[in-house]
Amino acid sequence: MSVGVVIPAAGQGKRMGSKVSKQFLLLDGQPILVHTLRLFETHPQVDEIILVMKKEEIRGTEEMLRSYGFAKVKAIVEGGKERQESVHMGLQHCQSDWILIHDAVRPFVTHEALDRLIREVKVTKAAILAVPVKDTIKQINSEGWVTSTPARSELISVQTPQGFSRDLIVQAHEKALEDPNWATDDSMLIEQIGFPVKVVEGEYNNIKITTPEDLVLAEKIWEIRRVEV
Ligand SMILES: Nc1ccn([C@@H]2O[C@H](COP(=O)(O)OP(=O)(O)OP(=O)(O)O)[C@@H](O)[C@H]2O)c(=O)n1
Ligand SMILES: C[C@](O)(CO)[C@H](O)COP(=O)(O)O
Repeated sequence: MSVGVVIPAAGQGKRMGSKVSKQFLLLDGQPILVHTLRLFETHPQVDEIILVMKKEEIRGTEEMLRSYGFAKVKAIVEGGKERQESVHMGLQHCQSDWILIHDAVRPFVTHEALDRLIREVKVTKAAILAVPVKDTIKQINSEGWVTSTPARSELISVQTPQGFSRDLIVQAHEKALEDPNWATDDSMLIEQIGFPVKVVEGEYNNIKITTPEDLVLAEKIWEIRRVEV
């Protein structure tokens, strides 16, 4: 049974505010996207990678990736305006039995975490990486007043990859097209069709590079990793 990875990389990077799309910003001298792809290229259980990009970035990315020789990147396809649309496009090109969906801008997930996730998804059909939240989380209303404080012991911070059986995630994405609200992660779509999602231990270092501070943090995480190896 094969494992494929869909990597949405078609975002605008508005919160990063850089001229260059944030997946092309450099981390230790190489584009963030290259670090992310290498994680999956070198994982023994991954068979194929589908990359989703903005139309105008596809040609340049193909040329860039040629020099890295990533043999598992089977297609680079055009994304949509929303992350959910980009993932949906990618899913149409991924034929694997098990599909992991991973943000292009999370370059630090480890092979150990991938092993845990793949093991669990093959049992449960829907599994996500997550870590317990460290802060107290409040719910607020549109006027900025606190409305409640959910118990922290019941809250997690969700990461990617998220893994699913192909049939299940395709069905969930198709169904979600009927809903006018965009989901901020893929497991939400699984919840919406009433299927249980299993949580697998993630890693605090598996950050999503979203704002300029995250880039500084990413360089630090990279340095620490280099010392540990
Ligand atoms: N229409 C979109 C929006 C997002 N993504 C991808 O989804 C991942 C997570 O999204 P996020 O970090 O929010 O990236 P952006 O949407 O680019 O950021 P912003 O919201 O600040 O514009 C990124 O790899 C991003 O490229 C995508 O493929 N297509
Ligand atoms: C999918 C995700 O990375 C899980 O944390 C996240 O929800 C994506 O968030 P975005 O900032 O809305 O793209």
